[in-house]
Order: sequence, then structure tokens, then C-alpha cells
Amino acid sequence: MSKPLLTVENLRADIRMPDGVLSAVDGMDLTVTRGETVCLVGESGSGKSLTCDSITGLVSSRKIDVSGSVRFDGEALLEADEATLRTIRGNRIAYLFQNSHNALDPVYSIGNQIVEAITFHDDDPEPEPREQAIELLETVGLSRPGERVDSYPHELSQGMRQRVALAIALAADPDLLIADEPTSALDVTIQARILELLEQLKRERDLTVLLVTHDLRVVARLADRVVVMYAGQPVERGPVDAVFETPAHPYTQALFDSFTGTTQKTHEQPAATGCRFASECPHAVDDCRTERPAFEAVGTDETTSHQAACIYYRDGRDRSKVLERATGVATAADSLLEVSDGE
Ligand SMILES: Nc1ncnc2c1ncn2[C@@H]1O[C@H](COP(=O)(O)OP(=O)(O)OP(=O)(O)O)[C@@H](O)[C@H]1O
Ligand code: NI
Repeated sequence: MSKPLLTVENLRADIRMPDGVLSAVDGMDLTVTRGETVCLVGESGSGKSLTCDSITGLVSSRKIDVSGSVRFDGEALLEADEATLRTIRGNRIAYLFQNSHNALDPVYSIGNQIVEAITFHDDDPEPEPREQAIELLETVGLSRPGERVDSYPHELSQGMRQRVALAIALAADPDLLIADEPTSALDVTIQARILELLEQLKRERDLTVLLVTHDLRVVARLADRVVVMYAGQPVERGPVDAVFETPAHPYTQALFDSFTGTTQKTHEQPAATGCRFASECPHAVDDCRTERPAFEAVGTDETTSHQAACIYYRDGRDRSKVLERATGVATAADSLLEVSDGE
């Protein structure tokens, strides 16, 4: 296995609230190896965006304390100064947000904005930056790129603007693309096209991606590996096939269920100690409320990297009930994912 490009260990984002501290990210661990796509999934508010923003120093609020360890290609990012971080964000880690299409500057042509991103990254670009801009517009699937390069954002549709935002992200030829819900603000047909584009870029450019989404269809299509988050904590991780075949953690099972429409989500206050999912978990026992579960291997084969942070996967525990449910939700999700494949 090659060395990870990004290693996040015990990342925390503590938000100082009027009534105490909210651990919005609480011990995140994550690795991304070159060429792979890692998907961060979890419901709204689980800390996905805050995890990404903490990695690249984008958390600007003074109320939020970020700690832990983030290493990007050997560099310790949490200790880096703002100038270093800005250079890394401009050159090596690119961002695509849900609202990137609205973040384009209305007073500059899209070509100018791509050229600016190219020259920020490379002060002697070859070929000539305007030419590169046109190529990038072609890469992201904009028709008539030679004409469109002189368009202004307001002359383009929302979907086209999101493609332009992706072109700007790619202009620096980044080592890592962080895509935070890149399609959720777009209508369904445009979503599908942008996803297709990301799939294609992954194949053709060997792009390394950290992708945030709450849509399991997106995960199934794009992920190599998955990390499931609940209330700021990672609860399950593993290769996408393993996680979709055996959604092992009771929270992952609930997530699959809500995706297939089987259950209504209730919202309890997550427990302060122990497993945060305990109050909603159908399998919770006393131990779950007192100690925070460590990651355990899901399969019997210790070499697989599919793990769940749930005491049922400890040696000697009977995991059969939890696994039984895994089979059920996996089958339900499977049929849904297959149906959507045909769109
Ligand atoms: N600047 C902030 N001030 C106060 N609370 C914040 C701030 N940013 C995030 N939070 C809180 O931190 C938690 C995690 O937020 P985050 O945006 O990371 O969730 P998310 O998983 O990305 O959700 P979504 O799917 O809705 O984007 C939430 O409870 C949110 O309310
Ligand atoms: Ni988010």
C-alpha cells in the first residue's frame, strides 16, 4: 500500500457555546491515499464539513478550537501558518463546495478567473494560460469552450457555473480535491452529469478526492473507501463494497434505512460519554453508555480494513443480531441503488 497523501488523527473541533462546549468533531481519523476517493458520509450536522474545513485551516470562527494531527504529504497542517496554508489551498488542495457556482466573481469573465487560478499556481505556465483555460473548460464538459471562455457567470446556467467552479479547482492541478456536497444544490439531472464528470476525472486524471455527501447513491458511484460519521465521531470505515455489503454499525444501518425510507429518524441528544449513538440504538446495552467503543474488525478476517466502532464487534461478543440487520438493510439499499443505476 502506498503512503497516504493525507492523514488525519484524533482531529477535534470544539465549539465554545454559551452553555458549554460542543465537540462537533470528536476524534476523527482519516487517511486518503493517492488516486483514491474517500467518502465522508453522515447526516446533517455530523461534522463532515467541519472536518474538511479543519484540515485546510478554513475554520475562521474564533469560537472553534481545532486540535489533533493533520499531515498532508508530510506537512503538519494544523501547525502551519496562514501563508503556508494559503499556498497549499491555492496549489495542492482544491475545494469544490455546494455553492461554488455562486462564489464565482460576477465582474470577471470565467476565463479570467480560471487564468488567475492557473497563474497563482504557476508563474510561467505552459501552454499559455488562456489556452489552458479553454482546455479546462473542455475537460469539465462545457460545450463551445473557445467562445464560453469570455462569458460572465450570469450568462451561464447553474450547472455550467458549477462546472466552471470545478475547472477553477482543477486549474492548480491539485494533489487533492475536497468536494463538499458538490452536487446537492443542483437539480437532479445536472447532479447526475456532474457526478459522471467526477467519475471520468477520477479515471482519466487519477484524481485524489475527499468527498462529502449524505447521498448513498453518490457514495456507491464514486467511493473507493467510506468513513461514516455520527455526531462528530467516525463509527464505521472500510472499502465501499464491504460497507455496502455489510453495513455493520447500527448507525450505518439506520442511515441505510432512512435512505430506503424504512424508518423515520428520531433525534435524541447524543450521549456525552460512551457511544454517541447509544440512545437511538436498538441494540444498546449498559456498556455502550459508559465507554467509548474502539474500532473493531467487522469480518473474521483481521486483514480487511472494514471496521466498526461498536462493542458488538469485540472478541467474544455475539454480533449475530447486528449482522442480521446488516443483511436486511444492505439488500434493501441494493435494490434502490440498482434502480438508480439505470437513470
Ligand atoms: N461556526 C459555527 N458556529 C457554531 N456551530 C457550528 C459552526 N460550524 C458548525 N457548527 C456546528 O457543528 C456541527 C457540525 O457541522 P457541520 O457543518 O460540520 O455538519 P455537516 O455534517 O457538514 O452537515 P451538513 O450535511 O448539513 O452539511 C453542527 O452541529 C453545526 O451546527
Ligand atoms: Ni456540510
